[in-house]
Amino acid sequence: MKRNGYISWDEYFMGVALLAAKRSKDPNTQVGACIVDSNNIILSTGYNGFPYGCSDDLYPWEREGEDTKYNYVVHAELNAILNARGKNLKGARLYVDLFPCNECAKAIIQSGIAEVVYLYNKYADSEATRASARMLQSAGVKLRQFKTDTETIVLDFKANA
Ligand SMILES: O=c1ccn([C@H]2C[C@H](O)[C@@H](COP(=O)(O)O)O2)c(=O)[nH]1
Ligand SMILES: [Zn+2]
Repeated sequence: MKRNGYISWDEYFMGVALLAAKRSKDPNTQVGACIVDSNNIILSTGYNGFPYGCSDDLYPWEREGEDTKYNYVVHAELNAILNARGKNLKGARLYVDLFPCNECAKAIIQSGIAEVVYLYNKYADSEATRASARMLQSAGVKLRQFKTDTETIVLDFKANA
């Protein structure tokens, strides 16, 4: 008999997105994304970080001031799309913990992604988020907030030792 307590596809892919976010060096908001095809095969992952060659220790992580992270950070969703290295993303689902901004929405739409599953929308009142939702809706990209009764998934490196 199969065991109980296994995670759903949605929990699995949002879990992968959250795990990817753990790689982010952003001190304020860590974002992770996971792109999946219609057969539930992972096509790509990404997190918010500086471009190749731009050192995490030399570029600014500040939110305010003369030079901020916003000038440099590649967003998690865009990184996931770029990390797919030209794979066909038509009809794919994108799992992301933060609701995508307007720039990511443009890339999501143009890459053919059909559905965005997001965890939270902490900048719901911002212009960027409103523009994003508007574009995604116009382009027919399905938007769904992730829901689960499971609060945590524990990763135990010694589980089978
Ligand atoms: O669509 C998005 C929007 C934002 N991000 C990244 C960009 C930044 O690294 C953080 C946001 O930082 P705050 O300090 O919360 O303003 O999130 C992203 O990856 N995708
Ligand atoms: Zn973005």
